[in-house]
Amino acid sequence: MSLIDRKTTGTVFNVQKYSVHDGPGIRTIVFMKGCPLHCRWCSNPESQSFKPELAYNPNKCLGVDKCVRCLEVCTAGALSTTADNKISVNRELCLDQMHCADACPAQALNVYGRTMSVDEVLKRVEEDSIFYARSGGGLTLSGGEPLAQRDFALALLREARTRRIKTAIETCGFVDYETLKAAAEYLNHVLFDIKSVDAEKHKEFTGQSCERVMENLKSLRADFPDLHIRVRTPVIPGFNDTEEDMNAIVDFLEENVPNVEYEPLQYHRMGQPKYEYLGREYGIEAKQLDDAVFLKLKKIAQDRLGDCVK
Ligand SMILES: C[S@@+](CC[C@H](N)C(=O)[O-])C[C@H]1O[C@@H](n2cnc3c(N)ncnc32)[C@H](O)[C@@H]1O
Ligand code: SF4
Ligand code: SF4
Repeated sequence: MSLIDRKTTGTVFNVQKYSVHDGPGIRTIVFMKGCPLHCRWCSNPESQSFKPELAYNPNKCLGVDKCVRCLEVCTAGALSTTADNKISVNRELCLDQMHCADACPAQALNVYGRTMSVDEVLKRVEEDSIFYARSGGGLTLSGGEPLAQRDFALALLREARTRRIKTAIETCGFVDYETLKAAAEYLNHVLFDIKSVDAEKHKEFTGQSCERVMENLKSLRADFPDLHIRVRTPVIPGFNDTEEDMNAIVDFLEENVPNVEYEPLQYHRMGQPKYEYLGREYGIEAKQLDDAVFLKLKKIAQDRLGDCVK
């Protein structure tokens, strides 16, 4: 079993070390490609497609008066020059060969996503074992939706368990329950998003309804009463930033997963530049969420859920 696991491969777009936000202690986060949701505010737009993607950052480009290497290697005519000396990518013509990214001397062209084996990932994760032991940290699978690459995610978690590395996952909960249950056998911590309990709004802003997410959280709590679960809600302007939204989420938690840890997350736009690099538009107009609004909603949760709110 273990030998097969170690050779299993998947698509990863980042391995981030020394994180202290996504689970206890010092952690290494493995960001996996592919997501069944398309949240309009997603801070990781490069995670949503399952395939590797080409990104172009004009700020790093040397300019076509100095360098034309990418234009020379592109055989599909997907690259052209712009009036301001930069290049433009026509993604409809791109053949996904990514030769241009290999040729670019300035890393203005990059590929989000590469194939990695379980062995390769865990080798990187194990480099920091000493920090995990001291801090109570370990490996966190994130993305994208890590469980959307089912076999790879399960193999990573199983192999981490074999190597005595503590495991966590960040999940949107929109997965089939059997996969979530199989993963839970190898997990120490689950960070589980409840983005909204309003099915229509959830569908409008993420592309999918929330019923399955809510059912999965209930089943996970019932089947694994000792598993550490923290529910999180990103508070997004125009989507779930009213008292009514927060009260509806808290009603659901009180009724179905009493005493679960709960953390509202402040909206941020740190992912915005990556939308531009991918030639996509950011999906939320508001530049920020007022601190006062966020604190008011967090206080509603605290008044009702007490110390469970983190
Ligand atoms: C990028 S997601 C990946 C894991 C999983 N797909 C999910 O949604 O939970 C990790 C966390 O970032 C949060 N997040 C994503 N975009 C955000 C934004 N613009 N502002 C605040 N939190 C955000 C998500 O709600 C989630 O809790
Ligand atoms: S190869 Fe890189 S630096 Fe050169 S023109 Fe293309 S994107 Fe710009
Ligand atoms: S579920 Fe998570 S990764 Fe997927 S689009 Fe939403 S925030 Fe991004």
